[in-house]
Amino acid sequence: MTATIIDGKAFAASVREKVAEHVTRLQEEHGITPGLAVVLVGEDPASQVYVRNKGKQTLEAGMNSYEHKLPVETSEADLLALVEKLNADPAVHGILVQLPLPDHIDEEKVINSITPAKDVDGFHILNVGLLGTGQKSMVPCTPLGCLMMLRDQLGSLSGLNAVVVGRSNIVGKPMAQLLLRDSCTVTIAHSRTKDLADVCRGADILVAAVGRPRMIPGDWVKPGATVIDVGINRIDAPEKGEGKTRLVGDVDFDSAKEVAGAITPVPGGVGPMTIACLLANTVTACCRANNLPEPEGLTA
Ligand SMILES: NC(=O)C1=CN([C@@H]2O[C@H](COP(=O)(O)OP(=O)(O)OC[C@H]3O[C@@H](n4cnc5c(N)ncnc54)[C@H](OP(=O)(O)O)[C@@H]3O)[C@@H](O)[C@H]2O)C=CC1
Ligand SMILES: Nc1nc(=O)c2c([nH]1)NC[C@@H]1CN(c3ccc(C(=O)N[C@@H](CCC(=O)O)C(=O)O)cc3)C=[N+]21
Repeated sequence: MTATIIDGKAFAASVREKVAEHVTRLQEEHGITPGLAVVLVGEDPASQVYVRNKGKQTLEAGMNSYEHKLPVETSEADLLALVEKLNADPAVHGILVQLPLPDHIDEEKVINSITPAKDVDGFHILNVGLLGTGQKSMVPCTPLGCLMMLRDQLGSLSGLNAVVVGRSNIVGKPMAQLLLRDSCTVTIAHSRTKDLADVCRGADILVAAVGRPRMIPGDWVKPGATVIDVGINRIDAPEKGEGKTRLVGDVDFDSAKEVAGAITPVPGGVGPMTIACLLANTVTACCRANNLPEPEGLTA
């Protein structure tokens, strides 16, 4: 059997279309334009690409985009001052500080200085706690995008065995919370997990968020399982020419697609959904800030 390839790129385009419709309605009926501020400290080339894509897609959806590119030597105090300014700016409904930050800056301190209602990444401790207790919160974009694809693929997730490989605060843990909320039986695996292959083989839903190129082979995948590959790993691609690189996931796509029921590719899977969900969260934050009904189909 060959798996259904989940087209994250097309799904993301449909989410962005819904976002754009809501934006038009907010403008026409209420004269409000949602605004997203993205802060990038330093010049990591991969981060610059994401920031550029986010800015472009924000504008395409009819929203305002405010980009703040700060030099790598920016002090923590200056970054905190910028966040305070954005917190107070009524034109800014969402704030994203691109991670990782340079070593001399305390990431937790910066994230927790963002007004929770504008924390479109959902990384603030208040949003983490709200999600963990099943209350309304901002939901992290990558897990939200994964959940949307899983629900679209499977309908109800209730009772399914879900294995999340990776326990980071930005992907693994919030992904597990969302799956638990949808009544999956959730296992969180990590670098100390014993018999990872066997753990993965029990998964009806397998989410890989590790950051190791193609570490999960097809024979770790339960036949018919739905596989969500969050990993974005750049590897050498001499076949494309000298010095060329390409992106691969944490799952060995070629072998896994022969076993899985459905699988996301890299690129073109989770990545585009992450950006689409960032735009969706910005619209949600804007509606909440203005006491307007939340957009349907764009929240978890
Ligand atoms: N598509 C998208 O939109 C996004 C993609 N990503 C990508 O997802 C991947 C994960 O990102 P992130 O969560 O930030 O990564 P982190 O490095 O923060 O976390 C990686 C996790 O993988 C676990 N791990 C490492 N090695 C192994 C192993 N051999 N076996 C089992 N588990 C292991 C670690 O375990 P331990 O805790 O024990 O160390 C850790 O929990 C990266 O490739 C990243 O680029 C990230 C964000 C968004
Ligand atoms: N505060 C914060 N929030 C984040 O959400 C965040 C972050 N920091 N730091 C970095 C990671 C990574 N991330 C990605 C988003 C989109 C793609 C994406 O669109 N990928 C394309 C490919 C892009 C390419 O070709 O380079 C794809 O998979 O098809 C990838 C990775 C968000 N992150």
